[in-house]
Amino acid sequence: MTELLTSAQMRAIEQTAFDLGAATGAELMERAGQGVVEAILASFPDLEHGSRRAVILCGPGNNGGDGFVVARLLKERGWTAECFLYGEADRLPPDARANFERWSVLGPTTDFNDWRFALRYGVGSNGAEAPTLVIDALFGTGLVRPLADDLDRALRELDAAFPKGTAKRVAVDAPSGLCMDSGRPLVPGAKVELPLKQDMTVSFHRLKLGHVLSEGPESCGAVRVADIGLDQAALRAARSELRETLGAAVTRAIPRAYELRKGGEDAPGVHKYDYGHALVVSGGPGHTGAARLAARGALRIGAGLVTVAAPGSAMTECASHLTAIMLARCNGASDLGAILGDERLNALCLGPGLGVGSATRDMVMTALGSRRCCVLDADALTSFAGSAPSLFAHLHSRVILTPHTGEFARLFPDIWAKLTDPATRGPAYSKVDATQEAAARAGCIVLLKGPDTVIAEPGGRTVISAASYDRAAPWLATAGAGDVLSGMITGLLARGVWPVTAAEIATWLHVEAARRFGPGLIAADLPDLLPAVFREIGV
Ligand SMILES: NC(=O)C1=CN([C@@H]2O[C@H](COP(=O)(O)OP(=O)(O)OC[C@H]3O[C@@H](n4cnc5c(N)ncnc54)[C@H](O)[C@@H]3O)[C@@H](O)[C@H]2O)[C@@H](O)CC1
Ligand SMILES: Nc1ncnc2c1ncn2[C@@H]1O[C@H](COP(=O)(O)OP(=O)(O)O)[C@@H](O)[C@H]1O
Ligand SMILES: [K+]
Repeated sequence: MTELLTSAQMRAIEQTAFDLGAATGAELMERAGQGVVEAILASFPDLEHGSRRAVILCGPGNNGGDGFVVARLLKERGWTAECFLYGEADRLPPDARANFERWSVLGPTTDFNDWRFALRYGVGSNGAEAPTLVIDALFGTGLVRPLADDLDRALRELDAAFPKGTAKRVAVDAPSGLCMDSGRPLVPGAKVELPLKQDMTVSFHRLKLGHVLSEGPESCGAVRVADIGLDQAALRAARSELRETLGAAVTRAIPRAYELRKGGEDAPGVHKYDYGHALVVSGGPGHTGAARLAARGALRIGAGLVTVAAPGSAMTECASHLTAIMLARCNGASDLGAILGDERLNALCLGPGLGVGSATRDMVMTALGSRRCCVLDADALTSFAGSAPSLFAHLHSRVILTPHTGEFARLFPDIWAKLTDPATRGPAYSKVDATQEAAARAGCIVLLKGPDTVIAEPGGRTVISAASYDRAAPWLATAGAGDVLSGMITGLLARGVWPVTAAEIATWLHVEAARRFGPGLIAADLPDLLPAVFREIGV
């Protein structure tokens, strides 16, 4: 249940169900409409005690068909419902058309042009007439181009006529105008906001990538997933093409408590060296805080030993702050090489507070030459701005790059440009596409940070750690939070966790720790929040 599907993957599941006779389009549409109504009543129970008036905006495809089902089901519950159709009824696809016909026996459907007239001069100006529920069933996973000007304008008029808070807004599958593969609004040119932001979006079967990436969360409001009776395991088992299609699906990060456990019945008498030895390389005096944050993250997540390697001039500063963490003198690449002569040092972290320039580049090359597991973050990345290929030539599969968007843009300027150019067609280039392309080019794991952190392995797994909806953690946007994350990943690498899994678990725990603390969080709090999270997830 952790897959985040593309529109094409969702269509493949649906098509397989049709081919195997496991469901008909009409059945799926009925269940989709039911799922929307159930989600509305469960999420907004007060609506049942209000005027119970709904406006349903239906589009020209199956998303519109779902809207007609919702209208009928609300009407059957005693609601007043009015549909507005963008498109021509006789050009609706068959299931949508059938539901339009069923609805037409029960209530009115107003044409889009009349709808705009009503918006301007009628509905909304009279309090008694105002709906308490507005359903957006215009476009779902079928959106491939920007909303036409007249529709965009009408939705903005609707937004003004019923400002958010006056009527609940619920989107069927997708907020119309949002590309469900990227979470980016499709726009004709310059970037603009979606005309209509929702209170809730009800997705079917699984969340789609667009619900969690980029502008998805703020456009969708809350998300609910309605079960429409598709048995994915059975469909996969029956069809090898579907297995292949879904084998490439992006998944959501999960904690995997068993990777975090120490000792236990099958491992009595374990030694600290059984959990590895992480090395974090520090900057000079006045710049050691970032490495110390990372080191503490590495130790708390369970590395057996952690050493900070700092220049001689910063030893006293480090020593006055560190207790369980060890210290080694490291005045540059040649010292680092000597330190790495100790084979027990099995995971390295370079970048936080290290400084930008040739000394950092040299140390990165030494670290990569040792073929250890390695996290490269912050200044270790910025030091290669303008000379990224010289870095890529030395990367290997046990390296994880952890850029924020600024660092990503410095290493992969062309990929960044594709991600930030206006999205004029669907499926739009997404943060998943960008991270996968970067990983393929770099030849190592890339973790692109943000509230929608994407982790991609070259030609392998892609995982999203989403800090949105009920897992929102805006407090993580605080200085040093990224340093702690790189340390946490390094700690798991030291413990021998498979690199992409280490990145996945660490990002999940990072968000969970921040959620536990809430407002007022500073980066230094994060490592000490881990024990409580561990207890809760049964480590
Ligand atoms: N895939 C499934 O298993 C199910 C899908 N259902 C619904 O079907 C939806 C997908 O339906 P469709 O594939 O018909 O697509 P949509 O209803 O999202 O879009 C309709 C059509 O509009 C056209 N279009 C795209 N962008 C446009 C634009 N900017 N302006 C004007 N026309 C545009 C396209 O030709 C598209 O096929 C889902 O989002 C969901 O709501 C549900 O009925 C239940 C099951
Ligand atoms: N709005 C947000 N919600 C959740 N997490 C966020 C948000 N903004 C940033 N983060 C996370 O916070 C961390 C910040 O890291 P980074 O930008 O490297 O900061 P620093 O260099 O100060 O440590 C990253 O893990 C990132 O994913
Ligand atoms: K919609």
